[in-house]
Amino acid sequence: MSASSPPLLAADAIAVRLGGQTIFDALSVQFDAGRVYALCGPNGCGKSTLLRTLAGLIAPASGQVRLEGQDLARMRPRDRARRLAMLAQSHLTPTGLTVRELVACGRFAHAGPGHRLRAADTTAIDHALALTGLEALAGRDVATLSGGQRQRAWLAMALAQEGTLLLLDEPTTYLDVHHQIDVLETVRRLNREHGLTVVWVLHDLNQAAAFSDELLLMKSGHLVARGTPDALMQPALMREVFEVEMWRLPGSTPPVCLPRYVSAPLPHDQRVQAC
Ligand SMILES: Nc1ncnc2c1ncn2[C@@H]1O[C@H](COP(=O)(O)OP(=O)(O)OP(=O)(O)O)[C@@H](O)[C@H]1O
Repeated sequence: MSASSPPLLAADAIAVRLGGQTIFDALSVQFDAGRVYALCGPNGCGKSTLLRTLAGLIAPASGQVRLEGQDLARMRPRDRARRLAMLAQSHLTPTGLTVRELVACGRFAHAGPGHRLRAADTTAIDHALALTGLEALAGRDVATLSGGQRQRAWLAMALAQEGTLLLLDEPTTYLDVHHQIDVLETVRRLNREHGLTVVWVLHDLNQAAAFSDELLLMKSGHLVARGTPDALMQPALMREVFEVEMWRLPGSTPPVCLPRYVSAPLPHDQRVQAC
């Protein structure tokens, strides 16, 4: 991407108020195409609210969100859904819907008249089920799935949408470590192989650092810092944002920060240097 290209997604001086509380005031942030961005920060700092505003689910009181340079608020839902898919943090569990039927809902922006599914829709649904390892569960009622299986079904629905931008709010919640890594690797692969742009909220800093191009650290409705994982995984920043003492594992790639209660067989002077 050239320096003069507009960002794929931008929030321009957005203010968001919820329940009489100001969550953001004049927050601006930009995301370029083809990169993976992790929003990180303490509980309640505004990560989900920012993601929902970027997806057009919350209308800012002032300011604007632009997708490919266009005002998101003025885009038709179908046009928006062809470009952007969002996996929310929590969902109402649908009853009487199979996994395959749920995933098919991701095709609403592509399907033909009367929402009839065409061959391309069936291919996209099959692909999304395969990517999330859900083929064997495709016929199961979503309401009967475990929390982790259900999370993967919602992710499959978002993937079936085949947008160029994926917004994921804590996609690894409820997943065991095997499925966490599966999801992180799958999304990273879609980014590398198909140029998918990703903005995800991740609580695990080490996973965020390992699977993202850039970290955006938030606190109390403000963007405190953004940059490469290597630049931002610093104990001083972790202290400022999370109010927790951490140390950085020397020489690790990707960078790893560990809470101070974890000790390691390192010479004391090396550990001090790492901080
Ligand atoms: N619908 C709402 N009405 C009123 N306040 C809300 C609403 N949704 C969120 N908030 C408030 O906005 C602030 C930011 O919430 P948000 O869910 O964006 O935080 P978060 O960083 O995603 O937190 P977490 O890590 O706990 O998921 C919080 O103070 C929250 O209580």
